Amino acid sequence: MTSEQDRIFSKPLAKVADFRFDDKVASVFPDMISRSIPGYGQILHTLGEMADKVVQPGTRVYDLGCSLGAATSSIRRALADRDVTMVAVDNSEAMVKRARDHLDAFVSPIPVDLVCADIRDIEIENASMVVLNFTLQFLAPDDRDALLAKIYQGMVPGGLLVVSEKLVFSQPAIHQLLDDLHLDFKRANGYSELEISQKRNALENVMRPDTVEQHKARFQAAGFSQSDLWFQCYNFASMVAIK
Ligand SMILES: C[S@@+](CC[C@H](N)C(=O)[O-])C[C@H]1O[C@@H](n2cnc3c(N)ncnc32)[C@H](O)[C@@H]1O
Ligand SMILES: O=C(O)C(=O)C[C@]1(C(=O)O)C=C[C@@H](O)C=C1
Repeated sequence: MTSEQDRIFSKPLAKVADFRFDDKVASVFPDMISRSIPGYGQILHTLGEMADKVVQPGTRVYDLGCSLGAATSSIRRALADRDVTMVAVDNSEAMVKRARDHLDAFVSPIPVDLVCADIRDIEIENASMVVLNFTLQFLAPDDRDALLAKIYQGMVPGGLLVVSEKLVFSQPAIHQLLDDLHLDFKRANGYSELEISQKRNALENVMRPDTVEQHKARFQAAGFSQSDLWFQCYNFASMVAIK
């Protein structure tokens, strides 16, 4: 699928509105996310490799906050013709509309139930893998524990939860260093100072990242017996938790 270049924040805005996953964002999303998240491609690729190892026959795989379905596609490819069903959920109509085309572009016997809904409202059942790839950070902080508890309840023993997130750090000098390195990554990918600062303002009330410690405590409180980081680049990370 082709994607336009992300120039959403390139012109000075009189007032920067809160960031939304609307039609404008959906139309440039592959370009935006790959230029904004260090390791995004590596994480997508590894989701497929993980699925190959953990997905059990006769179960489901959930991709929560699927956007255009990039994680779903990577996992679906890796699973080839395994006896599994996939469920991909996003509450942005603009994303879901486009996700259908992205998913249809790859022929696979694995069915994908693509649902436009809030991940807080859906049922999770018989899951051997659940993915939250840069989604949890957009959920109201008070709703995060309940979502993780619901996911845990809907998973089969040995099931794998993968949570990828932007991170904050409790030690200020570490936070500053890793945040600066991320900003350099964005500059190196062609974003101007104006684009960087306007997007930062737009995300301020919408994206609220946690520390690794908060994530680990949440996994434990939800019931996961084991969890750890498997990837980190600057202030972006991906974690695994096993039921
Ligand atoms: C950064 S994007 C996720 C990227 C995607 N997982 C990928 O790997 O390409 C976050 C997505 O989460 C969705 N989202 C945020 N809150 C949600 C909610 N409460 N229910 C469903 N989807 C949600 C947004 O619409 C957006 O598409
Ligand atoms: O932190 C930033 O500067 C970002 O752009 C991060 C981030 C994310 O983590 O989801 C925010 C919105 C877009 O979905 C792509 C990347």
